[in-house]
Amino acid sequence: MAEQLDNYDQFKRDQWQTLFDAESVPLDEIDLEQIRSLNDRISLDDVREIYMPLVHYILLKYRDFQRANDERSDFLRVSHRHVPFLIGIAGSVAVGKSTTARLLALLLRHLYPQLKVQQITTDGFLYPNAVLEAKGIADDKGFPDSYDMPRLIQFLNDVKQSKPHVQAPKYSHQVYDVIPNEYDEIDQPDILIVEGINVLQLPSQAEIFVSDFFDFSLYVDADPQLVEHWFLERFNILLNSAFNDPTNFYHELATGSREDAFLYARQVWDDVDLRNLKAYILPTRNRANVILHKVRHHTIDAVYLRKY
Ligand SMILES: Nc1ncnc2c1ncn2[C@@H]1O[C@H](COP(=O)(O)OP(=O)(O)O)[C@@H](O)[C@H]1O
Ligand SMILES: CC(C)(COP(=O)(O)O)[C@@H](O)C(=O)NCCC(=O)O
Repeated sequence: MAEQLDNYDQFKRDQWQTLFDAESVPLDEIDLEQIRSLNDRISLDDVREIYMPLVHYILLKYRDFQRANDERSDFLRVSHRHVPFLIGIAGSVAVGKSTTARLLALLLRHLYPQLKVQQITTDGFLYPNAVLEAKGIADDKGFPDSYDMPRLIQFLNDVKQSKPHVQAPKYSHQVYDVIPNEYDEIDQPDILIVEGINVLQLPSQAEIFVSDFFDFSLYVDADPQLVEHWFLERFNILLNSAFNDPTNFYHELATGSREDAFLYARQVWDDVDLRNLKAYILPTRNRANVILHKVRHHTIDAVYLRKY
């Protein structure tokens, strides 16, 4: 990151990794197969040197949070309540938010099997394509107005109140739309990870923001040119999986000229996702508790911890 962020302590990778004694939980005790099946390109050095200290820091925050909740209940002379701890993960389209969320969930579950850890993406709270078209914002998918914010806020309220069987709508990158009548069920987790480009945004007319529900937040950061590269790599994966599937949104692109398909993808990146990153996503970076800064091959070279 070129600019200095005064309100953050900055740790280069070699400093950060000393903050937790990785030897005390050897990596081979973690099910490496699980990490590989999550994403076989995740660097195990990153898991050991970056994510393990991070998970331990998150656990410190989780314990503080629980203590504060119990103290509040004691002060009010009411019985202790179960309040889920919410973690938000923000960053550009294709920067690796959902991979980071899945990896953190896996490590948390492995290290603390007694905790119920669940995760969702805010993609499911996008308006369906038909609604975006009717509103005249079909080309603004991912922009603040393309999300059903009242529904997302209601969902977060329900989760925080520890209601059972709360439904989160689902989005499919393959169908390129919200899937009707399909839900993830969030059922009184100890920790819920909420990942999405909009999780740290402050829409101007809102009375309450998504980030008001977070007890901890992360921003995954990288040079936009690198993120474009990862976007195109993911696009290529989507094309390959669309080849034999006529129901896939990318089927027609997959069966035509690859050159045309990539021209299309670059245009989408420039006109939609990069525009969104500059206007609405990057300005939220400075609100995260932790910024993970990535360089080539998704390697994390620095971690920023907000001081205040
Ligand atoms: N740590 C990582 N190591 C290797 N590849 C990664 C890593 N994180 C993400 N990727 C790849 O980068 C692309 C975008 O990641 P994804 O998690 O889908 O991003 P987002 O949820 O931010 O849109 C995917 O192809 C994914 O496999
Ligand atoms: C659904 C999304 C808004 C969310 O992105 P994600 O962070 O899940 O990659 C995005 O993938 C998207 O569809 N943007 C619109 C332009 C495009 O990339 O097709």
